[in-house]
Amino acid sequence: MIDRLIEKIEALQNPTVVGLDPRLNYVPRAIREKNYELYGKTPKAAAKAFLEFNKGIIDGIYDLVPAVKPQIAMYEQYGSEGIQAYIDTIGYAKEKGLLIIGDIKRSDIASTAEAYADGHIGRVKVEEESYSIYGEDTITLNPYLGYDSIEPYVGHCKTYDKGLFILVKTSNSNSGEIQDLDVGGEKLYERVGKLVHQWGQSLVGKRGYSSIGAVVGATHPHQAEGLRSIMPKTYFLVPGYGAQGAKAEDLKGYFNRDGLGAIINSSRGIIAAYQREAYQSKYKEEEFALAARAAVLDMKKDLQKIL
Ligand SMILES: O=C(O)c1cc(=O)[nH]c(=O)n1[C@@H]1O[C@H](COP(=O)(O)O)[C@@H](O)[C@H]1O
Repeated sequence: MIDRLIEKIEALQNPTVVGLDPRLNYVPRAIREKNYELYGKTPKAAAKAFLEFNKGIIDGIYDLVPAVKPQIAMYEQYGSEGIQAYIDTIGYAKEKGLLIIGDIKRSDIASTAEAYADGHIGRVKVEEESYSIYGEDTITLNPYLGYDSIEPYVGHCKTYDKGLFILVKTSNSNSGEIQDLDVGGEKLYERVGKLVHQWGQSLVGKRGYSSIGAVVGATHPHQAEGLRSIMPKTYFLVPGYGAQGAKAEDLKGYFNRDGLGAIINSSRGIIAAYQREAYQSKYKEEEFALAARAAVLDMKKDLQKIL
Protein backbone atom coordinates (compact mmCIF):
# COMPACT_ATOMS: atom_id res chain seq x y z
CA MET A 1 0.00 0.00 0.00
CA ILE A 2 2.74 2.45 1.00
CA ASP A 3 4.31 2.29 -2.46
CA ARG A 4 0.97 3.23 -4.05
CA LEU A 5 0.68 6.17 -1.67
CA ILE A 6 4.23 7.37 -2.33
CA GLU A 7 3.73 7.06 -6.08
CA LYS A 8 0.67 9.31 -5.90
CA ILE A 9 2.35 11.82 -3.59
CA GLU A 10 5.26 12.11 -6.03
CA ALA A 11 3.09 12.30 -9.14
CA LEU A 12 1.02 15.12 -7.63
CA GLN A 13 3.91 16.72 -5.72
CA ASN A 14 1.50 17.02 -2.83
CA PRO A 15 1.52 15.33 0.61
CA THR A 16 -1.95 16.68 1.50
CA VAL A 17 -4.86 14.55 2.69
CA VAL A 18 -8.37 15.97 2.64
CA GLY A 19 -10.36 14.90 5.68
CA LEU A 20 -13.97 14.16 4.82
CA ASP A 21 -15.50 15.01 8.20
CA PRO A 22 -18.88 16.42 7.21
CA ARG A 23 -21.20 18.14 9.66
CA LEU A 24 -24.58 19.61 8.83
CA ASN A 25 -23.40 23.14 9.51
CA TYR A 26 -20.74 22.78 6.79
CA VAL A 27 -23.23 21.54 4.20
CA PRO A 28 -24.58 24.40 2.06
CA ARG A 29 -28.19 25.31 2.76
CA ALA A 30 -29.41 24.34 -0.74
CA ILE A 31 -28.15 20.76 -0.32
CA ARG A 32 -29.63 20.49 3.15
CA GLU A 33 -33.03 21.92 2.10
CA LYS A 34 -33.25 19.63 -0.92
CA ASN A 35 -32.69 16.54 1.19
CA TYR A 36 -35.07 17.72 3.94
CA GLU A 37 -37.76 18.09 1.29
CA LEU A 38 -37.12 14.56 0.06
CA TYR A 39 -36.68 12.79 3.41
CA GLY A 40 -37.86 15.20 6.12
CA LYS A 41 -35.50 16.44 8.82
CA THR A 42 -34.27 12.89 9.47
CA PRO A 43 -30.96 11.04 9.90
CA LYS A 44 -31.50 9.79 6.36
CA ALA A 45 -31.63 13.37 5.04
CA ALA A 46 -28.42 14.21 6.92
CA ALA A 47 -26.66 11.16 5.48
CA LYS A 48 -27.86 11.90 1.92
CA ALA A 49 -26.78 15.53 2.31
CA PHE A 50 -23.33 14.39 3.47
CA LEU A 51 -22.94 12.16 0.45
CA GLU A 52 -23.94 14.92 -1.97
CA PHE A 53 -21.62 17.38 -0.22
CA ASN A 54 -18.73 14.89 -0.23
CA LYS A 55 -19.18 14.16 -3.92
CA GLY A 56 -18.92 17.90 -4.63
CA ILE A 57 -15.76 18.17 -2.51
CA ILE A 58 -14.24 15.08 -4.16
CA ASP A 59 -15.00 16.47 -7.64
CA GLY A 60 -13.22 19.65 -6.59
CA ILE A 61 -10.03 18.06 -5.25
CA TYR A 62 -9.53 14.55 -6.65
CA ASP A 63 -6.85 15.55 -9.16
CA LEU A 64 -4.79 17.45 -6.57
CA VAL A 65 -4.38 15.11 -3.60
CA PRO A 66 -3.32 11.48 -3.17
CA ALA A 67 -5.86 10.51 -0.50
CA VAL A 68 -8.95 11.40 1.48
CA LYS A 69 -9.61 10.54 5.11
CA PRO A 70 -13.27 10.06 5.98
CA GLN A 71 -13.77 10.08 9.78
CA ILE A 72 -16.35 7.37 10.48
CA ALA A 73 -17.83 9.08 13.58
CA MET A 74 -19.36 11.82 11.45
CA TYR A 75 -21.36 9.18 9.55
CA GLU A 76 -21.90 6.54 12.23
CA GLN A 77 -23.78 8.97 14.48
CA TYR A 78 -26.67 8.91 11.98
CA GLY A 79 -27.05 5.13 12.09
CA SER A 80 -27.38 2.82 9.12
CA GLU A 81 -27.98 5.63 6.59
CA GLY A 82 -24.88 7.38 7.87
CA ILE A 83 -22.81 4.24 7.47
CA GLN A 84 -24.16 3.87 3.94
CA ALA A 85 -23.00 7.43 3.21
CA TYR A 86 -19.55 6.47 4.53
CA ILE A 87 -19.45 3.43 2.24
CA ASP A 88 -20.75 5.38 -0.76
CA THR A 89 -18.28 8.21 -0.13
CA ILE A 90 -15.44 5.68 -0.19
CA GLY A 91 -16.79 4.12 -3.39
CA TYR A 92 -17.03 7.49 -5.13
CA ALA A 93 -13.56 8.60 -4.01
CA LYS A 94 -12.07 5.32 -5.23
CA GLU A 95 -13.75 5.73 -8.63
CA LYS A 96 -11.95 9.09 -8.83
CA GLY A 97 -8.62 7.38 -8.14
CA LEU A 98 -8.13 8.53 -4.55
CA LEU A 99 -6.62 6.37 -1.83
CA ILE A 100 -8.79 6.02 1.27
CA ILE A 101 -7.60 6.41 4.84
CA GLY A 102 -10.53 5.19 6.93
CA ASP A 103 -10.30 7.03 10.24
CA ILE A 104 -11.88 4.36 12.44
CA LYS A 105 -9.43 4.24 15.41
CA ARG A 106 -10.29 0.68 16.41
CA SER A 107 -8.80 -1.35 19.26
CA ASP A 108 -9.91 -4.70 20.70
CA ILE A 109 -8.81 -8.24 21.51
CA ALA A 110 -7.56 -10.36 18.62
CA SER A 111 -10.75 -12.32 17.90
CA THR A 112 -12.75 -9.08 17.69
CA ALA A 113 -9.97 -7.29 15.80
CA GLU A 114 -10.29 -9.99 13.14
CA ALA A 115 -13.89 -8.95 12.52
CA TYR A 116 -12.91 -5.28 12.20
CA ALA A 117 -10.06 -6.24 9.89
CA ASP A 118 -12.29 -8.43 7.69
CA GLY A 119 -14.92 -5.68 7.39
CA HIS A 120 -12.62 -2.75 6.75
CA ILE A 121 -9.51 -3.96 4.95
CA GLY A 122 -10.28 -7.59 4.14
CA ARG A 123 -13.30 -9.60 3.10
CA VAL A 124 -16.25 -10.97 5.04
CA LYS A 125 -17.44 -14.49 4.33
CA VAL A 126 -21.01 -15.65 4.02
CA GLU A 127 -20.74 -19.41 3.59
CA GLU A 128 -18.70 -19.92 0.38
CA GLU A 129 -19.13 -16.30 -0.78
CA SER A 130 -16.88 -13.42 0.29
CA TYR A 131 -17.37 -9.65 0.10
CA SER A 132 -15.39 -6.44 0.45
CA ILE A 133 -17.57 -4.20 2.65
CA TYR A 134 -15.91 -0.85 3.39
CA GLY A 135 -12.90 -1.10 1.13
CA GLU A 136 -10.55 1.43 2.73
CA ASP A 137 -6.88 1.23 1.63
CA THR A 138 -5.64 1.97 5.11
CA ILE A 139 -7.23 2.56 8.53
CA THR A 140 -6.31 4.18 11.83
CA LEU A 141 -5.87 2.00 14.94
CA ASN A 142 -5.28 2.52 18.64
CA PRO A 143 -2.34 0.41 19.95
CA TYR A 144 -3.33 0.39 23.62
CA LEU A 145 -4.14 -3.34 23.73
CA GLY A 146 -0.73 -4.45 22.41
CA TYR A 147 0.44 -6.45 19.43
CA ASP A 148 -2.05 -9.33 19.52
CA SER A 149 -4.76 -6.70 18.94
CA ILE A 150 -2.86 -5.38 15.89
CA GLU A 151 -1.68 -8.66 14.38
CA PRO A 152 -4.94 -9.57 12.59
CA TYR A 153 -4.76 -6.29 10.66
CA VAL A 154 -1.10 -6.87 9.78
CA GLY A 155 -2.01 -10.22 8.22
CA HIS A 156 -4.71 -8.52 6.15
CA CYS A 157 -2.28 -5.81 5.04
CA LYS A 158 -0.09 -8.54 3.56
CA THR A 159 -2.94 -10.47 1.96
CA TYR A 160 -4.86 -7.51 0.54
CA ASP A 161 -2.09 -4.90 0.04
CA LYS A 162 -3.46 -2.54 2.71
CA GLY A 163 -1.95 -0.28 5.35
CA LEU A 164 -2.40 0.99 8.90
CA PHE A 165 -1.78 4.25 10.73
CA ILE A 166 -1.35 3.58 14.44
CA LEU A 167 -1.79 6.33 17.06
CA VAL A 168 1.59 7.31 18.51
CA LYS A 169 1.33 10.98 19.54
CA THR A 170 -2.08 12.52 19.04
CA SER A 171 -2.81 16.18 18.32
CA ASN A 172 -5.28 16.89 21.15
CA SER A 173 -4.30 19.08 24.07
CA ASN A 174 -4.56 16.32 26.72
CA SER A 175 -2.52 13.83 24.68
CA GLY A 176 0.38 14.13 27.14
CA GLU A 177 -1.71 12.92 30.07
CA ILE A 178 -1.06 9.30 29.10
CA GLN A 179 1.22 9.44 26.04
CA ASP A 180 3.94 11.51 27.77
CA LEU A 181 4.20 9.31 30.88
CA ASP A 182 7.71 8.26 31.75
CA VAL A 183 8.22 4.55 31.20
CA GLY A 184 11.71 3.60 32.32
CA GLY A 185 13.49 6.73 31.11
CA GLU A 186 11.52 7.34 27.95
CA LYS A 187 8.07 8.67 27.14
CA LEU A 188 5.28 6.24 26.50
CA TYR A 189 4.71 7.64 23.00
CA GLU A 190 8.40 7.01 22.20
CA ARG A 191 8.07 3.40 23.33
CA VAL A 192 4.92 3.05 21.22
CA GLY A 193 6.78 4.62 18.29
CA LYS A 194 9.52 2.00 18.59
CA LEU A 195 6.92 -0.76 18.70
CA VAL A 196 5.10 0.58 15.64
CA HIS A 197 8.43 0.74 13.81
CA GLN A 198 9.14 -2.85 14.79
CA TRP A 199 5.64 -4.05 13.83
CA GLY A 200 6.14 -2.48 10.42
CA GLN A 201 9.29 -4.39 9.55
CA SER A 202 7.43 -7.17 7.75
CA LEU A 203 5.63 -4.68 5.49
CA VAL A 204 8.44 -2.56 4.08
CA GLY A 205 7.84 -1.58 0.46
CA LYS A 206 10.11 -0.88 -2.52
CA ARG A 207 10.93 2.63 -1.29
CA GLY A 208 12.02 1.48 2.16
CA TYR A 209 8.89 2.76 3.96
CA SER A 210 6.47 0.48 5.78
CA SER A 211 2.74 0.12 5.15
CA ILE A 212 2.37 0.37 8.92
CA GLY A 213 2.50 4.08 9.63
CA ALA A 214 2.07 6.25 12.71
CA VAL A 215 -0.33 9.06 13.59
CA VAL A 216 1.71 12.00 14.86
CA GLY A 217 -0.21 15.21 15.52
CA ALA A 218 0.89 18.41 13.81
CA THR A 219 0.63 20.23 17.14
CA HIS A 220 3.73 18.53 18.60
CA PRO A 221 6.68 19.48 16.33
CA HIS A 222 9.33 18.90 18.99
CA GLN A 223 8.15 15.39 19.80
CA ALA A 224 7.73 14.64 16.09
CA GLU A 225 11.39 15.44 15.44
CA GLY A 226 12.38 12.88 18.07
CA LEU A 227 10.02 10.31 16.61
CA ARG A 228 11.38 10.94 13.11
CA SER A 229 14.79 9.73 14.29
CA ILE A 230 13.39 6.75 16.24
CA MET A 231 11.31 5.62 13.25
CA PRO A 232 12.91 7.03 10.08
CA LYS A 233 11.07 4.76 7.66
CA THR A 234 7.64 4.92 9.23
CA TYR A 235 5.18 7.10 7.33
CA PHE A 236 3.47 9.72 9.52
CA LEU A 237 -0.17 10.67 9.15
CA VAL A 238 -0.21 14.19 10.53
CA PRO A 239 -3.54 15.74 11.57
CA GLY A 240 -3.81 19.17 13.16
CA TYR A 241 -2.82 21.51 10.32
CA GLY A 242 -5.16 24.48 9.93
CA ALA A 243 -8.21 24.26 12.19
CA GLN A 244 -6.17 22.97 15.17
CA GLY A 245 -3.57 25.67 14.70
CA ALA A 246 -0.50 23.94 13.22
CA LYS A 247 1.27 25.76 10.39
CA ALA A 248 3.60 24.60 7.61
CA GLU A 249 6.65 25.96 9.46
CA ASP A 250 5.88 23.53 12.31
CA LEU A 251 6.00 20.54 10.02
CA LYS A 252 9.54 20.44 8.64
CA GLY A 253 10.74 17.88 11.19
CA TYR A 254 7.95 15.46 10.25
CA PHE A 255 9.48 14.87 6.80
CA ASN A 256 12.67 13.09 5.81
CA ARG A 257 15.34 14.66 3.62
CA ASP A 258 13.84 12.83 0.61
CA GLY A 259 10.75 15.03 1.06
CA LEU A 260 8.77 11.90 1.98
CA GLY A 261 7.71 10.41 5.30
CA ALA A 262 4.59 12.42 6.11
CA ILE A 263 1.12 13.15 4.82
CA ILE A 264 -0.64 16.15 6.26
CA ASN A 265 -4.39 16.08 6.88
CA SER A 266 -6.75 19.00 6.93
CA SER A 267 -10.48 18.39 7.36
CA ARG A 268 -12.52 21.45 8.37
CA GLY A 269 -9.95 23.80 6.82
CA ILE A 270 -10.67 22.34 3.39
CA ILE A 271 -14.25 21.08 3.34
CA ALA A 272 -15.62 24.19 5.05
CA ALA A 273 -13.22 26.58 3.33
CA TYR A 274 -16.12 28.55 1.84
CA GLN A 275 -17.01 29.63 5.40
CA ARG A 276 -13.47 30.82 6.16
CA GLU A 277 -12.73 34.53 6.07
CA ALA A 278 -9.95 34.06 3.50
CA TYR A 279 -12.35 32.52 0.95
CA GLN A 280 -15.74 33.99 1.87
CA SER A 281 -15.42 37.03 -0.34
CA LYS A 282 -14.33 34.96 -3.37
CA TYR A 283 -16.72 32.00 -3.21
CA LYS A 284 -20.47 31.80 -2.71
CA GLU A 285 -21.97 29.01 -0.63
CA GLU A 286 -22.84 26.97 -3.73
CA GLU A 287 -19.19 27.26 -4.83
CA PHE A 288 -18.04 25.24 -1.80
CA ALA A 289 -16.14 22.79 -4.01
CA LEU A 290 -14.20 25.60 -5.72
CA ALA A 291 -13.34 27.03 -2.30
CA ALA A 292 -12.12 23.58 -1.18
CA ARG A 293 -10.00 23.37 -4.33
CA ALA A 294 -8.49 26.80 -3.65
CA ALA A 295 -7.78 25.79 -0.03
CA VAL A 296 -6.00 22.61 -1.19
CA LEU A 297 -3.89 24.61 -3.66
CA ASP A 298 -3.01 27.12 -0.94
CA MET A 299 -2.09 24.32 1.46
CA LYS A 300 0.08 22.69 -1.21
CA LYS A 301 1.90 25.98 -1.78
CA ASP A 302 2.29 26.45 1.96
CA LEU A 303 3.80 22.97 2.42
CA GLN A 304 6.13 23.40 -0.54
CA LYS A 305 7.87 26.15 1.44
CA ILE A 306 9.26 23.51 3.79
CA LEU A 307 9.85 20.63 1.39
O1 LIG B 1 -6.23 9.89 13.50
C1 LIG B 1 -6.52 11.04 13.19
O2 LIG B 1 -6.73 11.34 12.02
C2 LIG B 1 -6.45 12.09 14.21
C3 LIG B 1 -5.50 11.90 15.19
C4 LIG B 1 -5.14 12.99 16.01
O3 LIG B 1 -4.23 12.91 16.80
N1 LIG B 1 -5.81 14.16 15.86
C5 LIG B 1 -6.82 14.34 14.94
O4 LIG B 1 -7.34 15.46 14.83
N2 LIG B 1 -7.20 13.27 14.15
C6 LIG B 1 -8.33 13.41 13.20
O5 LIG B 1 -7.94 14.34 12.18
C7 LIG B 1 -9.03 15.18 11.81
C8 LIG B 1 -8.69 16.62 12.09
O6 LIG B 1 -9.67 17.47 11.58
P1 LIG B 1 -9.46 19.05 11.43
O7 LIG B 1 -8.99 19.54 12.77
O8 LIG B 1 -10.83 19.54 11.07
O9 LIG B 1 -8.44 19.27 10.35
C9 LIG B 1 -10.25 14.63 12.56
O10 LIG B 1 -10.86 13.67 11.71
C10 LIG B 1 -9.64 13.93 13.76
O11 LIG B 1 -10.46 12.86 14.20
